[in-house]
Amino acid sequence: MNLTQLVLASHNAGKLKELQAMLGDSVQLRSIGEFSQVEPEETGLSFVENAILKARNAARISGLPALADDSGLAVDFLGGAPGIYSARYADGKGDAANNAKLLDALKDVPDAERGAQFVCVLALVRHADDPLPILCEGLWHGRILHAASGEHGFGYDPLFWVPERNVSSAELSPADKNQISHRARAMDLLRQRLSLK
Ligand SMILES: O=c1nc[nH]c2c1ncn2[C@H]1C[C@H](O)[C@@H](COP(=O)(O)OP(=O)(O)OP(=O)(O)O)O1
Ligand SMILES: [Mg+2]
Repeated sequence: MNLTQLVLASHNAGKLKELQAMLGDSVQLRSIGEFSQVEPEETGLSFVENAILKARNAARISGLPALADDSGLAVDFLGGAPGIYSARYADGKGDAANNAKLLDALKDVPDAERGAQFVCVLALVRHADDPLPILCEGLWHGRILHAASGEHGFGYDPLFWVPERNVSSAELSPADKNQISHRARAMDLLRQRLSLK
């Protein structure tokens, strides 16, 4: 597989930055935004289904092999919600509204019941109709804070407490987050599968 150039099937600039930093110079990630501004509807019922759907769509539009990242936050107290609906939790009103809704849903919930996991599924297809997508999953365990803290990262990072570092994930430097995050774990597996580095 010629992987010097891949299209990233994502309109999320935070993901592009993190994934490109993890891959280094050996693989150039091009954003699907160069080819189309239309975002596919994420109709799957799982991270895997949505990742495959986004990867196929990007490969079809770009003619390049495509990598997709479907990710989100699964909160124990909420039975795994918002899960695959994390980006749409506050009806498309964006990260700040999503975070406010999550804080509200966990109002008065004690620390011991605020466990959560970030989930990342990476899907790589060689072409739009690839019958054998490569799938890699990463989880990151933490807990939901009572208030936002930190300026780095994106999405739910300011609300995600990282027990192994005693900070929120938005307080981690980008380099540190990229060593230990759900996305880093999935990317480690993908690198192994592709025999990169
Ligand atoms: O490291 C992370 N740090 C904080 N928040 C995160 C992270 N990783 C995923 N998330 C949140 C953001 C969004 O609310 C949802 C992903 O939704 P997801 O559909 O996969 O991505 P998206 O719509 O932002 O971009 P796209 O689908 O074009 O790749 O989970
Ligand atoms: Mg999305």
